[in-house]
Amino acid sequence: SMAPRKKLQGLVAATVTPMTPDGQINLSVIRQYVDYLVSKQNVKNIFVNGTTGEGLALSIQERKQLAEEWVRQGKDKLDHVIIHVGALSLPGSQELARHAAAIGASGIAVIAPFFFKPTSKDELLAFLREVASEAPAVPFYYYHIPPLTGVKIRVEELLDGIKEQIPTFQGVKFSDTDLLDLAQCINKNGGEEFVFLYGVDEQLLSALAIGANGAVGSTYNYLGQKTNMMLQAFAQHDLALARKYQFLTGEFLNFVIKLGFGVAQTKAVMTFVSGIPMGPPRLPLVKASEEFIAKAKAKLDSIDGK
Ligand SMILES: CC(=O)N[C@@H]([C@@H](O)[C@H](O)[C@H](O)CO)[C@@H](O)CC(=O)C(=O)O
Repeated sequence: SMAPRKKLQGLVAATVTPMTPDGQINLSVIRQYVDYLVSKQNVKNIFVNGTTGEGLALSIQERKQLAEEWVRQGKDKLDHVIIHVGALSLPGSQELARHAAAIGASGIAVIAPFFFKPTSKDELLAFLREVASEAPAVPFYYYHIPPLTGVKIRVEELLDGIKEQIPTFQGVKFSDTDLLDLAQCINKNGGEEFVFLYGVDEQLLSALAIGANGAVGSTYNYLGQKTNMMLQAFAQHDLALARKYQFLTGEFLNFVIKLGFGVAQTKAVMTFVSGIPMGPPRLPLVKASEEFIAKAKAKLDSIDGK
């Protein structure tokens, strides 16, 4: 297994799921994808089958195959391979958690179930606990993404006493703009035990300022190098330089968000940046337009080298 030598920190790429033109998962390019992340973006951690990976649009079987291939190809090349195992059904999620443990994943993450939703901290915690306990030796992360799940239970509240319920609890992937909630989490639990990975790429610098340990996001697939420069500048207390990089990546994101930006568009951007064919997204998502691709490419070229 790839039991991590060090705590998760820095950048984590939320990988897209490569697909063939006819919409099957395409395992054959994952090796190349890993090499690209390490050599071109200097990103050595990945988050598999999450939002960007269309995890909730894949079958359980596909999710297992993908997890296996990412772990296999990441061996000796990546530091952390986190597998998202959240699902609408508890048994589905548990099955994925057991599988991730068996293949040697370095961590698992779970979103709140979002069809029947937990309405209180205790309900959410009970669900998470029942998944985490299926992988009792694997670090567990809660994946907080209220804009997509609609589950708005504050993380500050969730974390209160969580270690007693979930001994493997390791941290939070925080994909929300509520920086007060994040700050309170860090204020109460940061420093020593838990890690906080921020998930709104366009405002990562603000999260670093209040103590986030790193970030998980879609843009680290192709803006990893620039974002690493930002992290480095921040670590050296050069705020002006850190801002320069946040503004640069923000310039690109602000531009594409106005055009309509989601997983389909990320797959298209990754295809032209990496040269690896990521294929179309799966329905209900539809592939990015040629017009989007041309505009995004021109914009990215214009910030490149800056
Ligand atoms: C809603 C959404 O997809 N958010 C992304 C961000 O990386 C996002 O793409 C980026 O901030 C651009 O808006 C991540 O938080 C999601 C993520 O890490 C994942 O794929 O699991």
